Amino acid sequence: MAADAGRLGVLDLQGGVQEHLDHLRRIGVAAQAVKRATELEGLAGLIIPGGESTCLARLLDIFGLSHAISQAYSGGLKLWGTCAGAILLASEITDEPPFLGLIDMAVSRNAFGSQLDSFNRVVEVPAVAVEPVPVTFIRAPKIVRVGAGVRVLLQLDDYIAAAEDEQILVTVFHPELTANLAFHRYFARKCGLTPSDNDAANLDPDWTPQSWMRFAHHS
Ligand SMILES: NC(=O)CC[C@H](N)C(=O)O
Repeated sequence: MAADAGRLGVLDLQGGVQEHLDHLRRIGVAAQAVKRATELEGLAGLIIPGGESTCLARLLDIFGLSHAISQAYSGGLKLWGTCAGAILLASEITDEPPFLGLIDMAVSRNAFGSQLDSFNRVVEVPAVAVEPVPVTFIRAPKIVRVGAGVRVLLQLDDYIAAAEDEQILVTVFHPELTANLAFHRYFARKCGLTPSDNDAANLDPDWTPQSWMRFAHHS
């Protein structure tokens, strides 16, 4: 493996890029934004962020990254798809063709309703964290089926919200929009890295649940 194999990437085409980079910095993991295929070289893992999956799919094709990500995956790259990212990784999408199709699961897009039906919850995810974890759903999909090789990490009501196989983690919610670092640590470990465990030292003192809105336009 390359000398910088201890580095993670965050796909930087659209969506919640900076928030993932910020959380990786807080757990002491080297990370970079990825816009080009060449920037995948030497990465241990790549986060495909939330945003809008149709838009992301078009940009992935335009930037020549769809093929590059699939190739890097075949070469061992770990992947974590959050929300729209999870949609792109699914092998089956209700009423639409799949996109990257790298994990055996079916998703149903916008399954909770409109943007206004977005919500927060606090949940137990024993495989990932000892303490309950806050999770933020923004016009999220539901995972409605997983294949035999896929482990369910979080089942809620009538849907699966987080799952993984050997190489891929998927969450339909956004851990990067909460103050909790458990999922970022979990993915870093899945990639063979050793994240810092020190919450107090790594969370910005001025973080609030609204911090992720700092780029929003206020009129
Ligand atoms: N928060 C998100 O990533 C939303 C996903 C979006 N609704 C889609 O279908 O692509």
